[in-house]
Amino acid sequence: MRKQKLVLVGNGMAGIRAIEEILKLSPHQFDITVFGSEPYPNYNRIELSKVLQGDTEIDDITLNNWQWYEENEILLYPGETVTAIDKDNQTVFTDKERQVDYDKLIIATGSVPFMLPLPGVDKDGVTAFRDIKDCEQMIETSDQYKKAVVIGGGLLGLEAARGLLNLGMQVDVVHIADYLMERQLDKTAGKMLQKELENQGMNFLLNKQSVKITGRNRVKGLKFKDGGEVKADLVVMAVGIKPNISMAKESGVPVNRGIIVNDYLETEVPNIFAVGECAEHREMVYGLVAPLYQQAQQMAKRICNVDCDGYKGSVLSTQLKVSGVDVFSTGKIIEDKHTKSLKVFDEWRGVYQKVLVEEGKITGAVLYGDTKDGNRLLSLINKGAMIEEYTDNKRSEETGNDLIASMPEEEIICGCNGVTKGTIIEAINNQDLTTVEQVKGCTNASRSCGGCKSLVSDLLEYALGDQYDQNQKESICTCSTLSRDEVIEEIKLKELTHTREVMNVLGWTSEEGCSKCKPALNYYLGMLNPTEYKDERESRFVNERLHANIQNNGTYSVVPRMYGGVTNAEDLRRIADVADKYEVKMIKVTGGQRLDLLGVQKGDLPSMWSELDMPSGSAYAKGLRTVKTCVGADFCRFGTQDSIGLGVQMEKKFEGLNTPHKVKMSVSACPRNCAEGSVKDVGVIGLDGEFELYVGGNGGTHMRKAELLAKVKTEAEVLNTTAAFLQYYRENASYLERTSAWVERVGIEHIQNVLSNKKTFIDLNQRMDEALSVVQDPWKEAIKSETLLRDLYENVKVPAGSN
Ligand SMILES: Cc1cc2nc3c(=O)[nH]c(=O)nc-3n(C[C@H](O)[C@H](O)[C@H](O)COP(=O)(O)OP(=O)(O)OC[C@H]3O[C@@H](n4cnc5c(N)ncnc54)[C@H](O)[C@@H]3O)c2cc1C
Ligand SMILES: NC(=O)c1ccc[n+]([C@@H]2O[C@H](COP(=O)([O-])OP(=O)(O)OC[C@H]3O[C@@H](n4cnc5c(N)ncnc54)[C@H](O)[C@@H]3O)[C@@H](O)[C@H]2O)c1
Ligand code: SF4
Ligand code: FES
Repeated sequence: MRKQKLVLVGNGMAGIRAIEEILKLSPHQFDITVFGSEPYPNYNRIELSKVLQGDTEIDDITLNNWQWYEENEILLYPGETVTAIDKDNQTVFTDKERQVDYDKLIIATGSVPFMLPLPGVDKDGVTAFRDIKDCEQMIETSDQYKKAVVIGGGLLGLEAARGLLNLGMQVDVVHIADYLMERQLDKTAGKMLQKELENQGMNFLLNKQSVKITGRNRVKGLKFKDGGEVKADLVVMAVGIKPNISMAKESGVPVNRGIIVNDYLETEVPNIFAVGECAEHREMVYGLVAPLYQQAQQMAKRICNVDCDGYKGSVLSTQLKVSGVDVFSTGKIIEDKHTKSLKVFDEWRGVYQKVLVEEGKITGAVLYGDTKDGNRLLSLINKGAMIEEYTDNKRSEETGNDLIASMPEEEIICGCNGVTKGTIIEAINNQDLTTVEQVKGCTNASRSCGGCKSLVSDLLEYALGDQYDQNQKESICTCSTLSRDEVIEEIKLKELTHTREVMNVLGWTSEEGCSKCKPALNYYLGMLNPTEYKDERESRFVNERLHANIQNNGTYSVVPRMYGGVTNAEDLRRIADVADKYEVKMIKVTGGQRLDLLGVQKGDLPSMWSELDMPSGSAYAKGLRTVKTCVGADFCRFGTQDSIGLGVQMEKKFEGLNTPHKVKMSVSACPRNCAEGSVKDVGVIGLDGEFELYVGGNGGTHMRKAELLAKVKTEAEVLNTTAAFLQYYRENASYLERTSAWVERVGIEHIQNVLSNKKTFIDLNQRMDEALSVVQDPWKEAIKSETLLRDLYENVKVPAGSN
């Protein structure tokens, strides 16, 4: 039977949750195509606040990685926007001139941030806080500038302000109302919150209406209606959001504030559904994930023809994600003539709790300082409970096991994902779960804002008793309870030789493993036994499998190796000829001093490599990328060493090496450091008669200055010390851990101590030589293999990739 074509517009949190639900209900019913304007796989937008606050990294907030799309045979077009729907012919059109037919269409285009239409809003340094790009812009700005102004004292504005403080900026929060978070709190809680945030270093300007952003090209300040003004190097607008409905509206799908849907998330147009922040249900639009996930679940059932009650609307609850502040609100928050309230105000402990009651039933709550009762109140409101059910059973003093024991089975533990105590306990018991990560994998609890993590941990302790290790090691992924170190020990001890064997012997909960453990195990096995192990190509991320980076339009890039950034006329001529022949869209000089041929079709890759006849630059690899060099002693009047010669030697020695994450190196011939060694994994600086070796630098989102590892006299010592350092990193870092994070974690003194032991140093070098002895050029290997050419470059369906 022909599969039905399901198209999703919007690769965000609600849309992809709906796809997950559909795959659970009916894994083979649809051919699924997803369009997403952002050039990433689906990520946890909520955690952008944590990225800004420095608690996590952009690389770690992916919810469904490229491999997930591939494994589920989902055709993803990242960085591609749907511009119109032809609802009569059931077709969508995109900004890349693509046209795709559908049997069912889901619109999940989310929201756009509301930007106040102030004069000067288009100046440099004015941003919203909605996506990865905004987050990166704020982090970059904080490197150069000091003074930030956040407009909007709501959830988003306060979380942004906390992040900017953590990034070392001074922060003013400009708010239009006379107290903070007036949409979620009452005045008492709002004022308590303000006091706490002032103690943390925020400055508030309340009752302020902004009228103008000043400055020439870049923002300099913000003016108010009352004549006042503040200085600003960065202005962040966090004054609310608007459903993103323009494309739907222009295509004739009926809209009001959002795209109008019924209880089954159907629009008025046959076969078109809408879900998430762009949808309007019973005159409500939502801006939190909990209701959107409830919608996604009901819509998935409808699409898969499974009986369902439909979506009936949601009671909202919010929590602010700022450390040191406990604030919760749900349902109705302000008293009126129909309500009575139950209040506790303990100024000494900084606790305020208000529960609103209407005709004996609980209808809302605001909690500050002690929010333990939050989820319980939400559950009580949801079931229409009378106030006595709450007051007869107060549990403010209970903590840990007592608190968990007193909770009824149906109490919600994870508000974002609607997961109850009963569901979690059942999963722990039936599936032998022992870690928070595993509970997350099985039930979704703690997968969104993470606010319920400590409760999930309490539940594990309650269910497992002494068996539960609170300071639990981080397991390699949700398929196993073993940590990275334990897995490596077991591989050595039991002499395991391939990923499937590891999974079988070590009792993986999933037969196939997942996209987190598969590439990690493949790396560890290759690292432990380089000469015997046969690399499992299918376990690698798709860019590494194809030896080319996928771009946001589904084409690929080709980067040939140019040792030390040096090229010659003959190579350049060949590159130019190949670029002409294959109609390369752009040739770009990269930051690593080589040429990137962009816009290549997958089927053209092997013949281009063959005609270029140059080694792969491994621009896609978890391995050595480049060795950047300065011009050095031969040409520069400051140069003291042959930086180019040494850089070429280093690149020739380490090319093709597999490492836990990408490795970038550089060599400069004097302390002016033109090759930027301070932000490289290994940065060599030539001095008169010696070299300094710096390690653990990073110039990306999480900037880290490299630290001095050693001073050595000769080029041979540079090569051996680099080899010992890299081998030690290969053997001890977790897969996907950059040297910057690893050096930070283990400490430079520790690495210096290890390398100072002569025997260890020699052994590390020997093991490195062994690893390098089996390196082959991947492009040449691919061109020679008929199977690879057929399987990888013609038959692969999914245009998805990973860096
Ligand atoms: C910093 C921050 C913190 C947050 N914290 C919380 C929190 O703690 N708790 C909570 O519940 N919620 C929080 N939220 C809100 C939550 O992230 C959103 O409610 C949720 O992401 C909305 O999901 P969605 O799928 O509707 O929209 P989105 O996640 O925005 O996804 C929509 C996607 O569609 C894409 N798109 C739009 N138009 C097109 C088109 N024409 N073609 C192709 N693609 C298109 C967009 O680029 C976007 O990637 C937070 C939001 C932010 C920004
Ligand atoms: N922890 C969380 O749950 C969380 C965190 C971040 C974002 N979000 C969600 O993201 C979305 C956006 O958040 P938000 O805080 O921008 O929206 P919001 O609507 O909740 O708050 C916007 C705030 O900006 C203020 N404001 C409006 N106009 C203003 C002006 N001209 N000058 C100064 N202040 C002004 C409003 O009074 C309001 O308090 C919301 O849906 C929110 O729920 C949730
Ligand atoms: S690092 Fe020193 S030697 Fe190298 S180019 Fe710069 S100034 Fe010249
Ligand atoms: S409450 Fe947000 S992830 Fe559980």
